[in-house]
Amino acid sequence: MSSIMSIPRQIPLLVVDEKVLLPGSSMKIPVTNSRNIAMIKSRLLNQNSLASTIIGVIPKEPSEDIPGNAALHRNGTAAVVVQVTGISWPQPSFTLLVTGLCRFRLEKLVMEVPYLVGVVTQLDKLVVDDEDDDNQEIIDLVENFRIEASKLLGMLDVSNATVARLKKMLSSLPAHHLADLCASLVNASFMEKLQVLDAVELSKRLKIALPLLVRQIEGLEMIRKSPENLKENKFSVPQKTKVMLIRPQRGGFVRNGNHIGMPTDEEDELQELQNKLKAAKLPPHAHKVAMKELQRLKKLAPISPESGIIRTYVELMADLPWSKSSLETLDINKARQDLDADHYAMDKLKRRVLEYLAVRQLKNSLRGPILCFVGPPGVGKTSVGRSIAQTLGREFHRISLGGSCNQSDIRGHRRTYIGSMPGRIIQGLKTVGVNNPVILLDEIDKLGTGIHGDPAAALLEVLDPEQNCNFVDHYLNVPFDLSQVMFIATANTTKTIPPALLDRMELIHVQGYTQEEKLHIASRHLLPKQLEEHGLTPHMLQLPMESIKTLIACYTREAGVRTLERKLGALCRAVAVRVAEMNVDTTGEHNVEGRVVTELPIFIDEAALEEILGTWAAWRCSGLAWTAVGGEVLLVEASKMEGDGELVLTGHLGDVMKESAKLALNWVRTSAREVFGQTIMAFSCQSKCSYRRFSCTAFIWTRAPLPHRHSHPLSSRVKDGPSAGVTIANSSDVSFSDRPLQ
Ligand SMILES: Nc1ncnc2c1ncn2[C@@H]1O[C@H](COP(=O)(O)OP(=O)(O)OP(=O)(O)O)[C@@H](O)[C@H]1O
Repeated sequence: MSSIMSIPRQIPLLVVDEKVLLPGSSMKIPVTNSRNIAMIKSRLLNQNSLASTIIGVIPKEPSEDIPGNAALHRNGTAAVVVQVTGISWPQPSFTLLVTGLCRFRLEKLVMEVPYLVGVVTQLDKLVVDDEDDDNQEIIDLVENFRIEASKLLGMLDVSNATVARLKKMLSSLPAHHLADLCASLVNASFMEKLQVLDAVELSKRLKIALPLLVRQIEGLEMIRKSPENLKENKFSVPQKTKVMLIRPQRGGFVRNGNHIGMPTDEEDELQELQNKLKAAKLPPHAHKVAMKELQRLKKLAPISPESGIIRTYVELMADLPWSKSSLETLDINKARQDLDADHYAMDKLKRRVLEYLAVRQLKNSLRGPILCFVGPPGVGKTSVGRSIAQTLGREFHRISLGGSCNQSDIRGHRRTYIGSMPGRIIQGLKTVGVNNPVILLDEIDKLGTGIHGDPAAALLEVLDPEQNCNFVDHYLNVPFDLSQVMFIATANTTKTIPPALLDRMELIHVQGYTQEEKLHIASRHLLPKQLEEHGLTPHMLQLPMESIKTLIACYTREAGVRTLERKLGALCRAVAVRVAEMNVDTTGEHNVEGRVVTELPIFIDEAALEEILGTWAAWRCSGLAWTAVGGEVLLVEASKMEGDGELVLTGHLGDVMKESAKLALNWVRTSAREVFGQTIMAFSCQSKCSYRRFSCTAFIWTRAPLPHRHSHPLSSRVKDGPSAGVTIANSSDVSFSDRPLQ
């Protein structure tokens, strides 16, 4: 019966290095390459379930110097993905278990980014017909092949699921699959397997695979006959005919009741895993579970899907810092000095942190409140958290909760899920490798809720000192003691934090900085930091106080200092280019020929500021806008443009704002002739809000070239308020009269 089943014409491609998947065989493929990961995420993983997609597994050509697409081998194997295991955070890394279906030839690539998709021609049938009985040569070849295959299978360990299955099916297996399956079982080089893959014709494939089979049998026989030689390492085989046991009986061959021969890689790994578990000093309840899983793993065939899941679990258990802590050095005087050295101002916050640490020093217990720093962006909340960890000599780990709307982000997935992984707390502990780090829960106010549970509810348990000594991550499924972890949270506003969570934390408000404070922060902290990051020294760049003042007043509008730091970075980059052109040595005083460089240091005066950062618009008018973090300066800017006499307001404007815009237009129109001597016929407005740069506009158009304004405070939020009208009117006035506003 001939098969009408076929694979799709276009399939996503998984590019593999040094591996060849043959039809009918299964293989575990570790994936770390970004294109392959993109393919897995978009084609295979969908809402925690495995989408049934046929993928093409295509090996890379061995010659690495061939660039681009030419590096792909011309033939590959279409495969179904049986299982995906792995983690997607902090670094995405997956392992696919795939089963080969049939050969294909890659005709062309139709997509390369974010992952490869190719047009392919199927070379094998998916359901193979009965063997071609007419051709005597093939009949003989197949006969011979079956005899050798049965000899080989007789020598292998039947507890291996693939071997046992193959043994059972050997007589009924179609010849097409027989050659591929046996070739995938024996130890062959990458090039040899590529040859099998390229052998589309059955007779050719059998002729290539048979010698590999025979070689494997001979190798195994040699090991059997001379175990002593092997034991004493006298047995050596040339590289080309090197034999590796394909999982003979576990622990080597049994002779006279003694285990002899080489342990397989698999056994080495399991032994290593067991030693690792021992060294991790798990508490008794966790040790019991881990050992039980390890025993199950030992019984499973390495290629079975369950084996991958259990192995990842046991490895995580062995990697977690159950009893490993960093040595805490708590000296309140040193803590004060460190906090002062790292951060200017923030007196209230520093005082409270020191009080907290002092209690820790006296009581040696972490059962205090969880500190939550609340304030506008860029005021140093996160960096204070890092300083606390540094001063305590603890590891620091930051978990960004912004946008997290799934309970499993905190608590992990149950292991029954495909692609399940532990929650971010457990992953964080694995990353830092100690059980007493400082964990910063960043942007706790941006937690969301979705259909997969409330992450805030999961955090309640984490942050409760009474409960977190028995924190159960769904993936781990055994309690982990979080009581030594020091949790600190940060938020921009308390309004969106659920009351129960708010109740667990002590809020410390961090206000925005004054101009004077920003001046000190810029000169003492931010500039030295940026100079160092850009490989510059004060001998190369000098930024006078006056320039810093201008930078703060004219180029930044924010409560914190993040934009200020960015602007300083921009200045450093511009100077770095000039310095690099001068070929100076590291001191910045001489160039590479030893000549004194007189052009340095480069002084950044106001003119240089303007040259590097651009002109700051003197015709911008400021209004005030309300935001969740206490308010924002609303910049309205005007420019002249053509119009058609119609008033158009766009964006999410409230009624009062619309009315203000209309009034502003009317005012400009009525006063135009008397103030500017001409009739105003076009008008539009634009504003920029430094807190969040969203494009939301209010346009007002009329007929002639006239001031044009544009306003965009927070998009998707209704913007309202009468003061905007004054700002709009002022701004158009400024633009039209070309007089800067004071
Ligand atoms: N008082 C200060 N002294 C020295 N540097 C500061 C001070 N405040 C902020 N900074 C610096 O400003 C930068 C931004 O700070 P950080 O990332 O900690 O802000 P944040 O308050 O956590 O912001 P967000 O709410 O957006 O996360 C950091 O480089 C930090 O070192």
